[in-house]
Amino acid sequence: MSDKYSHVTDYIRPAFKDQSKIEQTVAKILDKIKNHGDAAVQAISQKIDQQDAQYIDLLPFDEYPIDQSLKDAIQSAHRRIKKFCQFQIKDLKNDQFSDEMGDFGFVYQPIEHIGAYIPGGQFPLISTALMTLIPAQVAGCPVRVACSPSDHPALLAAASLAGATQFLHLGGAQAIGALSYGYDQTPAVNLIVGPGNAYVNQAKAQVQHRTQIDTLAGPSELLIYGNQIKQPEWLMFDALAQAEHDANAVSVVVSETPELLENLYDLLDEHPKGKELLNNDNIVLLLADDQPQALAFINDYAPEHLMVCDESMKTALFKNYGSLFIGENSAVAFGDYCAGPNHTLPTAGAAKFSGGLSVHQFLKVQSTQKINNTGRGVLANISAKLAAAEGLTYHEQSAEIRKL
Ligand SMILES: NC(=O)c1ccc[n+]([C@@H]2O[C@H](COP(=O)([O-])OP(=O)(O)OC[C@H]3O[C@@H](n4cnc5c(N)ncnc54)[C@H](O)[C@@H]3O)[C@@H](O)[C@H]2O)c1
Ligand SMILES: [Zn+2]
Repeated sequence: MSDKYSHVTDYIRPAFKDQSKIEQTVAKILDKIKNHGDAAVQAISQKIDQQDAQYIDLLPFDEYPIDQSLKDAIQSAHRRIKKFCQFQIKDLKNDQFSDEMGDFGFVYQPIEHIGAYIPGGQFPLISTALMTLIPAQVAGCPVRVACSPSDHPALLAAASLAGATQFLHLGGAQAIGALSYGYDQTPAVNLIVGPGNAYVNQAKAQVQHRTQIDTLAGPSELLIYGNQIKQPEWLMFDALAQAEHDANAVSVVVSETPELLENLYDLLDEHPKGKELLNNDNIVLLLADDQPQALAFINDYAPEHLMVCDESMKTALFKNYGSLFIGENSAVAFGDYCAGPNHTLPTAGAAKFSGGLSVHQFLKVQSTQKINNTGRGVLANISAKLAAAEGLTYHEQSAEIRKL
């Protein structure tokens, strides 16, 4: 085996290393907020980020003092993300059927209070303001609280354009705690969405018993699968791009072609950042013996972003990924900003049970029933029998009393 790559069977994803220190730190932060409320939020924000937790009044988008070309880019991204959101729910409609027992249906109802976390510790993620707030607005959620440790004017402008109804300048696990327990003028929200670093992600995991979350969207991941690559340099930058998000971010390349891995290694090794990321295992090159072994590894790894550059591989065979990028044109960076589909995606294997953020997550599906006189008679007989068998006396009587 070359020292330029490892074998898929030897690789362990770093997120599965011990997280207990972060878990404890976050548990303490959330506990303080639960017990001491707003004062704790302020004290923790001061201690960790040396900043006051405070509301920022959003201006109309056009009034932000940012470059016109950046404004245009934000607006173009906004249009594409909104178009995809509207497409996602174009066939969703409330519906009901009637039979001899009555009318039965379901309705989609937007969640009333939502919180959108917009990362800003290392980089102000302007794009995340769009990705989290646009679907909430398209879903029709009336209260949309944006929360970020960044007050970068372009991030504020994006939050304004995407329809935040309130902006709280606050980051980290304490922001998730403030959204979940409520803070000052912000009532406890019912749903928290948005990505974040290991602390933010852990806080979302820990408030799940009281607040719905979108998905565990932690430090970024990319898995590139390919064998006959036309533009290795493009892929090198894709690997660099996702690995630059965070010290815990990982880009993995899987191939059955040793020459391709060696070629990519050499390209990365000549690049100063590439060399550093290779040395720190933020970029990892992995060899598989054959296609079935590569596929088994990828499905088990369940990457956040999966980029497939191999036309001989049927994409339907991939079962677990947050978002799929097909072919070398499909840069993950396009998905990060403006292709349209959401960039808030499951990491650390959460793609096994969850997709990325979508408009659907801002909606509840509620059911309705209106029983007619015939239904009353028939359903009373069935219900009374079942209630009697369960020993639930008043359920039985509630049914019995309605018998015809
Ligand atoms: N999965 C996805 O969909 C997705 C999308 C975009 C970004 N991301 C990830 O979002 C993350 C953004 O991270 P970030 O750090 O730039 O911003 P962030 O806003 O997520 O986190 C910054 C906050 O972390 C807290 N923090 C930092 N160090 C701490 C410590 N030692 N103890 C307690 N709290 C601490 C601070 O309060 C700070 O405000 C990256 O990991 C990136 O990969 C994920
Ligand atoms: Zn990215």
